[in-house]
Amino acid sequence: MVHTLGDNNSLFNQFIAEIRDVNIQNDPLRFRRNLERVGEIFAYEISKTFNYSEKDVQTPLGTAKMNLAEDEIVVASILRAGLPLHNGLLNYFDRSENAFISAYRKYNEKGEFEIKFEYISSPSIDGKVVILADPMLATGSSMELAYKALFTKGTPKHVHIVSVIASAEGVEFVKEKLADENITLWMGAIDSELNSKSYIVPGCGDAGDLAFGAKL
Ligand SMILES: O=P(O)(O)OC[C@H]1O[C@H](OP(=O)(O)OP(=O)(O)O)[C@H](O)[C@@H]1O
Ligand SMILES: O=c1cc[nH]c(=O)[nH]1
Ligand SMILES: [Mg+2]
Repeated sequence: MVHTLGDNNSLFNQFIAEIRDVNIQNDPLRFRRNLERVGEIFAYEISKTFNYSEKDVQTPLGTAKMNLAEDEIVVASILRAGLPLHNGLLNYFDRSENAFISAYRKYNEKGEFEIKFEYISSPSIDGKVVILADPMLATGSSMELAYKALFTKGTPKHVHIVSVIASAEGVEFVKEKLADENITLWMGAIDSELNSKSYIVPGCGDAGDLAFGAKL
């Protein structure tokens, strides 16, 4: 299933607009904070899919019966651009475990690239709800690679894939590659185009560079 949160009118789209806006995104602190805020909203929406059970909570004046989430959560993200989004998710899933995966575009002199995987740090994901986040889903190759890397760490109950801006092609790629998997896609916005360098158009540019600066 694919949920596109930006399809509904809400404050969420103000944050996405600022992430895209060339006159606002040049403030890296605001860019990171907007990714974090979007992560917080994704966390809230995804939490509606969890399993809940009734618990007694002692107040100073009595006992409140509260439905509280039971699932064990692992927040996983793809370095580097995934970090501010990861923080936003973690602001709400404050007791979750965490995983980090490095997958990046390695360009050659001709401007062609391949995805390099170098590192994964993850707890066991057996029986847990995994939230796998990366702000950009362009071709979908980084996400597929990260997903497969995570599965060396166990079999999760469910995987929620979160991206702030996706291309229609990237969404189709992930749906096709992970067709038999137990996944839900949570997208902020889905843009129609990928350019010749596999950047999303209109997109927002290079999310990792905007958050953390250009790399060599
Ligand atoms: O869907 P894909 O075609 O795989 O592209 C999306 C990936 O590209 C970007 O990472 P990048 O390689 O720029 O690394 P960075 O986060 O360090 O900037 C982005 O953050 C995704 O991880
Ligand atoms: O549009 C894109 C594609 C890949 N990575 C980005 O940061 N932006
Ligand atoms: Mg980048």
